[in-house]
Amino acid sequence: MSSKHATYVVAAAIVDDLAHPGRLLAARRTSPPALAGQWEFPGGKVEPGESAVQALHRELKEELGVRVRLGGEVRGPSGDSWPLTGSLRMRLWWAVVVGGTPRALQDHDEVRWLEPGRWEDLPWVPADIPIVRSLNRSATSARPSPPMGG
Ligand SMILES: Nc1nc2c([nH]c(=O)n2[C@H]2C[C@H](O)[C@@H](COP(=O)(O)OP(=O)(O)OP(=O)(O)O)O2)c(=O)[nH]1
Repeated sequence: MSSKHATYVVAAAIVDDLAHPGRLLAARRTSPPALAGQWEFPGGKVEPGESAVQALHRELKEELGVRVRLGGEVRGPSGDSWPLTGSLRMRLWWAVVVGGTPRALQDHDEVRWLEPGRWEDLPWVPADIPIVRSLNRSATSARPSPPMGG
């Protein structure tokens, strides 16, 4: 579902493996002051004339210096997007890095790979908390089960 009045942010849940996500990349914001120091999915606002996917590739190149391959879109609770604050909504895609090494080049002061089972342990931007929880649940169910003991 899309809304005429919403401003769209596009972002990526960058993982090590699209089929069996283990590690997730989080980025720490430097601004505005209310969000500085909190962790988020790299991405940003769609600019006029850009498609959502074009905007996402541009933002990931600018912010992290990487090229990615996108996986599926992570659907929100009521359609294709997730509510942020105010009239902002976020569309999010699973992604893997296919070129470059993620570095905090712009808008962030640190990027960190989160180990499996530890994705919810950081202070995420508040609007991202239910999203991370949902991603964690779907990633956990996509991981191979450990062998039965005995
Ligand atoms: N990129 C990103 N933004 C998020 C997340 N969660 C969340 O609430 N936001 C909010 C923070 C900002 O208010 C807004 C994104 O704006 P931004 O400042 O990153 O966008 P931008 O790079 O295009 O910058 P600008 O045009 O506003 O200067 O969405 C998230 O996981 N990733």
